Amino acid sequence: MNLILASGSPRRHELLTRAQLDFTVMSVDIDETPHVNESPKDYIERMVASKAEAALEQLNKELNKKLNDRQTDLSESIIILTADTIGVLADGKTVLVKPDSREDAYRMWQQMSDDTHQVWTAVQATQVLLSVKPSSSPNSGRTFQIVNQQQITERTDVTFIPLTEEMMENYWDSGEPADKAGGYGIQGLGAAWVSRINGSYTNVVGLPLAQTVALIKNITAISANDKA
Ligand SMILES: Cc1cn([C@H]2C[C@H](O)[C@@H](COP(=O)(O)OP(=O)(O)OP(=O)(O)O)O2)c(=O)[nH]c1=O
Repeated sequence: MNLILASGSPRRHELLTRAQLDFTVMSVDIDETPHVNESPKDYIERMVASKAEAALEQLNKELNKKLNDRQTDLSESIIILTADTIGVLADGKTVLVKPDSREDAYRMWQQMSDDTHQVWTAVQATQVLLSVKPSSSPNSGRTFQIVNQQQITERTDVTFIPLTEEMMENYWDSGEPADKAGGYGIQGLGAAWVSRINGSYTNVVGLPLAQTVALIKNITAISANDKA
């Protein structure tokens, strides 16, 4: 099985390594702005699908280059893994992404202080196959095309202790919050703010590991059955 983790998140790389699977990493860049009134579930499902599309586009560019260079080490079948993590306030509606400033982080933390919020991660496994498009079609030649895709969504409830102004100032100054959904890292200094969690810990860090491994196994089994 050829597995690509299409994610720039060092936490996801580290977590997937712990599953003892062979994989390569590709970084994708997409617009992650939530739509107005978009539900948390719709948002993360859209994000993992967009990340997979961006990865497929990048894969096809690399394929073209390899074909031009007459390289023959081409994989026929690849599974692309994409993930997206958000915080959701107790109202079940307000989505918390990465803070874009100190003020934005304070605004989120004030709403999370002394309360329970949710962390949701969606994971998509996308199977792509090297296919030949007929010469009559506009983009004839060999391209990777999606043959199968599956998503899972996991939710964990996280309770914060009451946060003071001083705690927020110190935490922002540590540099840890900026690249994390909800502006904290449970695996880092943010752990000191968490009094309780209910659900998967790895889900909060960005990749629900047991469920992701099951997803990969499932899509791999389907592709093996398709070939039989
Ligand atoms: C809540 C929480 C989030 N996070 C991280 C996980 C994700 O990396 C990040 C949420 O942003 P994402 O957009 O899900 O991921 P990303 O931009 O880091 O990586 P990519 O899109 O390339 O896959 O927040 C933690 O590391 N610890 C935490 O406790």
